[in-house]
Amino acid sequence: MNLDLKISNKMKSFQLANESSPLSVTPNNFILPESKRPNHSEVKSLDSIPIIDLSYSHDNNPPSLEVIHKISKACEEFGFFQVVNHGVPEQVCHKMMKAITNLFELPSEERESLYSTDHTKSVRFLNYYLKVEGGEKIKCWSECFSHPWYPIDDTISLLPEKIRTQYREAFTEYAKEIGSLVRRLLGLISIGLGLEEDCLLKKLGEQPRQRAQANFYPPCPDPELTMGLTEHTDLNALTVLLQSEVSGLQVNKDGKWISVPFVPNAFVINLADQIQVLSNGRYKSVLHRAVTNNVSQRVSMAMFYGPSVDNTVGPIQVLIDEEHPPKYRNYRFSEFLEEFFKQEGRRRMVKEAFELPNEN
Ligand SMILES: O=C(O)CCC(=O)C(=O)O
Ligand SMILES: [Fe+2]
Repeated sequence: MNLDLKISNKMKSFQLANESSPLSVTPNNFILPESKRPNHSEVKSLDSIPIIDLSYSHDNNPPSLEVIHKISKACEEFGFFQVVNHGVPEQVCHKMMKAITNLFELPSEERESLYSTDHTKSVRFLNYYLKVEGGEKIKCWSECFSHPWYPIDDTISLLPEKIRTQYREAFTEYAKEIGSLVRRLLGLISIGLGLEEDCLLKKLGEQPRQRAQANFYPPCPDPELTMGLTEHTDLNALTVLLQSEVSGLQVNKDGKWISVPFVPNAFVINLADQIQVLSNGRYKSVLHRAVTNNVSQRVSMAMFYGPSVDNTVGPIQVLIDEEHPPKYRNYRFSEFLEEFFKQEGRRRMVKEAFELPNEN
């Protein structure tokens, strides 16, 4: 194994907020055990997730049956799709990406005070890891900045002065736009499930858990040995992801990894665990991961929309019948979060803890 690969000229060294030296594959426990490595040669890049044009489903038009059908099919088959002509101005996305890039380009000392391994800290930089057999922690080749959508000033006041105005302006506009996109998508997904248009939105409640996660993936000298984010499903209900020009996201389809190409002015939408439960397993919250590359840094912004913490989540009544008995028990979303944070890097499927036994 050659760990001495030359780092390309474009690659600036990156230092994680919690470390004292720049990132390198060798000494810092980034090397994954063989079975967990990305295996790039086996990834399919020919077929990918559907791309859906939303231009006919804007607020003042009645929802198009064709769009609803495409979304429903994508939800059943992939749990993932991209949307174009979604109505979010390009400039708003561009400003968000710029602000994130500048945030991670701050010297590591300036991010360090906000770095934390404590998940109860609502605003923090973090470095995900995978806990492997024997308890060893293998770090992901990425750094993330996690914070709530609102109130944004509580997040901004913790950031270094020089980034505050840019991040506040970019995020305020971005969250407003993504909020309306999420509501629109939840409407289309509800209709696709045969429910009233406002059903999912109402189920998620009046104080939805809305969190943002900016992800930064520095170039990696040996992308075969590391992972930007190891495989996971998202714990919320719906995720809207904006990615920079460099691809890296991969989605699991029938046990194989497929890569999600960068599509200009598109968002990647994925169903998360709570929609899997609410839809009684009809729509899947699918495993995905982010791989690294040795040429360019990659940035993404994940906007998570989930239930109110106190809300009860369980299969929606009208989706349960004799043929489709409930697959999950009802639980409070706070209970699910508790289970999630107990897993501590082991990446087991939290929703399984709420599954009901199959009596057939
Ligand atoms: O960066 C990506 O493409 C994936 C990010 C992601 O899966 C997440 O933040 O949950
Ligand atoms: Fe994710």
